[in-house]
Amino acid sequence: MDKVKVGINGYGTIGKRVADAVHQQEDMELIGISKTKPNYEAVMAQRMGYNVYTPSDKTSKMKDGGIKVAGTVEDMVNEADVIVDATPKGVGEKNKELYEKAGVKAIWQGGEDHEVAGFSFNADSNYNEAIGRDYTRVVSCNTTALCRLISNIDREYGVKKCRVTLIRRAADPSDIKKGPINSIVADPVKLPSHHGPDVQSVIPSIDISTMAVKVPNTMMHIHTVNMELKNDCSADDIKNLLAKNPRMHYLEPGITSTSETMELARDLGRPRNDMWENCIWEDSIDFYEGELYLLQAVHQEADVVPENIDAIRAMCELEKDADKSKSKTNKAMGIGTK
Ligand SMILES: NC(=O)C1=CN([C@@H]2O[C@H](COP(=O)(O)OP(=O)(O)OC[C@H]3O[C@@H](n4cnc5c(N)ncnc54)[C@H](O)[C@@H]3O)[C@@H](O)[C@H]2O)C=CC1
Ligand SMILES: O=C(OP(=O)(O)O)[C@H](O)COP(=O)(O)O
Repeated sequence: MDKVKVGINGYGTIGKRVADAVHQQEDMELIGISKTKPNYEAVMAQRMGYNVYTPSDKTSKMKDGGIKVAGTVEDMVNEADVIVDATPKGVGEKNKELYEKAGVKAIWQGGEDHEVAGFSFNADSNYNEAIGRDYTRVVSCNTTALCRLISNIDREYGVKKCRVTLIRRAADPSDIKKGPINSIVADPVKLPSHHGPDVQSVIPSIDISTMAVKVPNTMMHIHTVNMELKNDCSADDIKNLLAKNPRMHYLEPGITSTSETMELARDLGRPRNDMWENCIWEDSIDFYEGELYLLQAVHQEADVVPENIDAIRAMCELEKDADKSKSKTNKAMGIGTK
């Protein structure tokens, strides 16, 4: 079978990671990435050997900045079978017309509304529903981690109700524009945060409420999760269940923080210190008055990356079996190898 041609529109935090992951897959060909500025990321893409495309009005600026331009974003879109749009929140929506005109499949990220694609995706939750689709949205990093966790537990024991509090990192490590720098911000103030409805956009049957605050930190989000289950089980049953999924990682002994988790990623020699898995404190898994409790950390820059790869495989009908797609993605990226 011919490799599926993938273009990445928007080469920032998410785009550069998805580009590398696509490049690692045997059944996909990275035809190029788009950059709007001739900055260090454009230089690095070029050094990686990736074709660099740019919006037509930026061509001279890119060339003046020493970047060899492969063509315009329109050229990339016309050449691709599927575009992964990883432009900033709100920009992706504006690109839809371009993709429609070119008749190319497209994947948006969690910053866009569900309606942009009309279908929201998580590989553990609804892979089969993505098969053959033209448009898909990979839900946000927090929602991805919640969908993984909830789907796995729901399939085995039935989830009656979830209550989740999210402590959200305010900005990414490379982000010099966002705050807060000396505050904890209720974001949003009102119930629910977007994460609960976003989980329901992937798993409509789940009863879930979420509240979230942003903290002055760039290293990972933390979720305090509380669930009522339909069927009886023990903390050990949940521990054994989650241990079977390579996209769940029990944190090593002595780790009590996100900073130590990022240090672990460095010790593991992960590319860009990426932790693609839900990072769960095994000892936090417990029952109180019949309800399940646990704590997990989410590496915001990383966990959606394998989901984008599985979404490509489903949409392009490269693999009809969800487990086989996830295994291929995990193996190529080194997920679950510790
Ligand atoms: N950073 C994170 O923690 C996560 C982000 N997301 C979502 O992923 C999407 C992308 O976010 P990030 O990667 O963080 O953004 P980013 O700001 O790091 O990267 C976006 C890139 O797109 C470029 N760009 C801007 N306008 C463009 C245009 N018209 N055409 C082509 N490229 C353009 C920017 O120059 C930048 O390189 C958003 O929807 C966000 O909500 C999802 C999960 C986690
Ligand atoms: O998708 C994310 O978080 P979210 O699930 O809280 O929306 C990413 O961390 C990006 O969030 P940002 O829009 O605060 O940079």
